[in-house]
Amino acid sequence: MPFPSLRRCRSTVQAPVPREHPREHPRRSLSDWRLLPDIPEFWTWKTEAQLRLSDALQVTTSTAASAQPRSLDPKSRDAKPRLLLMGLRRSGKSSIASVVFHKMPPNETLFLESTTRIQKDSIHSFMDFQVWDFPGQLEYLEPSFDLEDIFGSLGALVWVIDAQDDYLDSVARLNRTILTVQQYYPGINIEVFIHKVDGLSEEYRTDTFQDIVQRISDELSDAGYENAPVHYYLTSIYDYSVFEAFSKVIQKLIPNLSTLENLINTLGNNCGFEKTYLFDVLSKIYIASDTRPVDMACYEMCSDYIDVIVDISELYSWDHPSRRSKGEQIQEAESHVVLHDETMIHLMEMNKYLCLVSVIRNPEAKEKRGLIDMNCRTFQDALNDVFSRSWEQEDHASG
Ligand SMILES: Nc1nc2c(ncn2[C@@H]2O[C@H](COP(=O)(O)OP(=O)(O)OP(=O)(O)O)[C@@H](O)[C@H]2O)c(=O)[nH]1
Repeated sequence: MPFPSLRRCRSTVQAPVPREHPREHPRRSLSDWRLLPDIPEFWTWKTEAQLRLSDALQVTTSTAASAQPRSLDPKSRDAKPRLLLMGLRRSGKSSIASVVFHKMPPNETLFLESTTRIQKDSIHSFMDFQVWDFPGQLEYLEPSFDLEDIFGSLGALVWVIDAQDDYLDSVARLNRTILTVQQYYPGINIEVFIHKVDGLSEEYRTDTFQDIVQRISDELSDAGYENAPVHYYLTSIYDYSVFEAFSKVIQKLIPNLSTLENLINTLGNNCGFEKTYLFDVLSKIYIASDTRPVDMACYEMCSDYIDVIVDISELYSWDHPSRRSKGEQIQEAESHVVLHDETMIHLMEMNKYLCLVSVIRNPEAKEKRGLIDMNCRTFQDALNDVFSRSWEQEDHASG
């Protein structure tokens, strides 16, 4: 399924939206608005960003065999980072993959059949990666399975535990898996989704979370594996928690994440953005954001706004055969909406896969749209440089 592009859509929507935001935020004064320097500092810094990217790639290449996930080797075309979705039967693995990567409405997952073979899904986006959905009953630790085949290009192992069910078996199996796999792949990222928490009360949710964390860490340390790199998330397909959790998982696979965060911080500080997310348009996973704390309500609002713009652009944008562009035109989608409390959401498409969505809580932002757009374009150039796949260009040139 192709990624929807927001191309040729430009909209300026001004509508009252009946969503109250829970927090009050300090407003920035006009003097705080600054233009990102076109030259020379920003571009010097951009060059640094490129350098840091290539450094990161070199580091991951040279240490691929040791602590780093081997999948990040950019030279190997087949070694796309692999996310393994594992867990017991009916824990919700296929539902997560379908909702996050195939936009399946959560209710339709009720009709998903049990997986009988490993489902391999290649995701082509800002970064190519694979999602492998394992059948719950598969005994992959048996000698008949080649561990290298399964865990060789591992980006992360996502273990899904059904929190509405008895989870002791699942915890025991996870521990067995960790202890086996970490002998060969010590740097492995283990991400535990304590899933289906929508059916649990707030109190029971916290108790379940603590109990699972305790059991896993106790068993692992009893087996002599201290400080295992295991991360826990409370998830459900019925809200945004699973997208948030996947965002965190994917972000760990991006070697140049700190560069992206620095760029977004600089942009946000210069434009008075309260929060900025760099989203993958199709999955609505955010691959980076500024380093201010994540506010779920803000994240949901930005994520919903992408849906609105994608829907509008799919409905109304098309390639008109006889239309000629007059001179240079900006091809990417841009849009903003001002809400009833003067909060502005600003969206700008960055490239085929990514869009930048920012929240600005300043009534003067409307007057500064030109400046904001210009700064976002400067950021876009820097971003596309960071993501320009120099190793592919080299291959292309030499081939
Ligand atoms: N309440 C609730 N139900 C969920 C959630 N995620 C998945 N389910 C349900 O759990 C059931 C099993 O989901 P699947 O995705 O098929 O589970 P699986 O782990 O892929 O199962 P196997 O293929 O047998 O290994 C389905 O009926 C889903 O609708 C969730 O977040 N909350």
